[in-house]
Amino acid sequence: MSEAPFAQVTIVGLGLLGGSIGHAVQAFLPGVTVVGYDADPAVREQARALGLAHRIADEAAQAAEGSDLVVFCVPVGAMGAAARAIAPGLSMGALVSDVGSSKETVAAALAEALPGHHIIPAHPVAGTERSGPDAGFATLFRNRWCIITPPVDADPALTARLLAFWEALGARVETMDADHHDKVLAVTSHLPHLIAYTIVGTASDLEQVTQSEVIKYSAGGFRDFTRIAASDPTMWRDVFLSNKEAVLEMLQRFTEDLTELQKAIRKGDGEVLFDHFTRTRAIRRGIIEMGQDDARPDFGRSDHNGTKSAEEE
Ligand SMILES: NC(=O)c1ccc[n+]([C@@H]2O[C@H](COP(=O)([O-])OP(=O)(O)OC[C@H]3O[C@@H](n4cnc5c(N)ncnc54)[C@H](O)[C@@H]3O)[C@@H](O)[C@H]2O)c1
Ligand SMILES: O=C(O)C(=O)C[C@]1(C(=O)O)C=C[C@@H](O)C=C1
Repeated sequence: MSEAPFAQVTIVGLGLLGGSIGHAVQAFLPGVTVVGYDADPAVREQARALGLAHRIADEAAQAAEGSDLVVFCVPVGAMGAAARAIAPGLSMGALVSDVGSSKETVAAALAEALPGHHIIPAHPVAGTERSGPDAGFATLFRNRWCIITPPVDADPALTARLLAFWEALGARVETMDADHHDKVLAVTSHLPHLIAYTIVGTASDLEQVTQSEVIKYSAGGFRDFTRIAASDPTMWRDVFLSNKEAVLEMLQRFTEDLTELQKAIRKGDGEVLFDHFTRTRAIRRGIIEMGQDDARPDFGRSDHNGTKSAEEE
């Protein structure tokens, strides 16, 4: 598709994801108009100062007027309310999408709020532990997967346009059922966040280890956990509540596997431990071979807004 897939895009929620889409559309789809809206007036002010969109609306319904794509980038628990606020300005021909980290409950919330509209949910599997409008950058989606979950009655032409939109922002696109998405992401993203939140909390609660020791000796593995555990509390509260069944299923399996390793340590069974660690090392190597070792491809190497740093030139 050589022409831009949409003429005007509205982004609702101007934090990390919404801000990154705003930067990316301006950098990689230069003919497309970007309109932004956020429920928080302070975020709207910041978004204006950062140039996240060509225009930032102060009223939700005004933000959707004239747009042929509206992307909801709010916490998954706020999708329904955000969609209801936009509804009066939304044209029946516009495509409605989102970037929520869970898909079944978001699809249901959007369908309930916007009956009769074209809705095709999506999830760019790209992010960082940061949030807010100043966390966004244009290259967030480069070489990352974006999973599109079209409902069975979705218009294939609209699905193709959404796919072209994400490809233009640099993403690799895959389509799958919302239900399957939620199971896969429960194990690859949601459970790891739960584990990170747990271990950082456990370490800081230990009586034998002081807070200053936790900070001082966190150069290795623990430091990686603290990065993930710094992720936005609202976003992650909503993810766990919205993807409850799949997360609980994966948590059950994880607990069983952890018990096996616990047994091996207690029994001094080095073979079980060695075999397990050998298998997981191979998975890590596979991720790196696929060019997927860091969710932030250019982090620390450019200004992330589409222009290259001197080092990258
Ligand atoms: N952070 C990540 O790594 C990541 C990655 C992929 C997808 N996501 C998903 O993207 C979405 C946004 O996450 P984020 O990290 O950009 O969060 P964020 O906290 O950086 O931004 C969310 C913004 O939404 C606004 N908002 C909240 N309720 C609203 C409403 N009713 N109407 C309008 N604006 C509203 C907030 O004021 C805030 O500015 C979430 O659904 C999340 O699950 C996040
Ligand atoms: O890199 C990170 O910090 C992330 O947590 C990004 C991450 C992930 O788990 O991979 C987080 C939530 C998303 O919905 C997609 C991406």
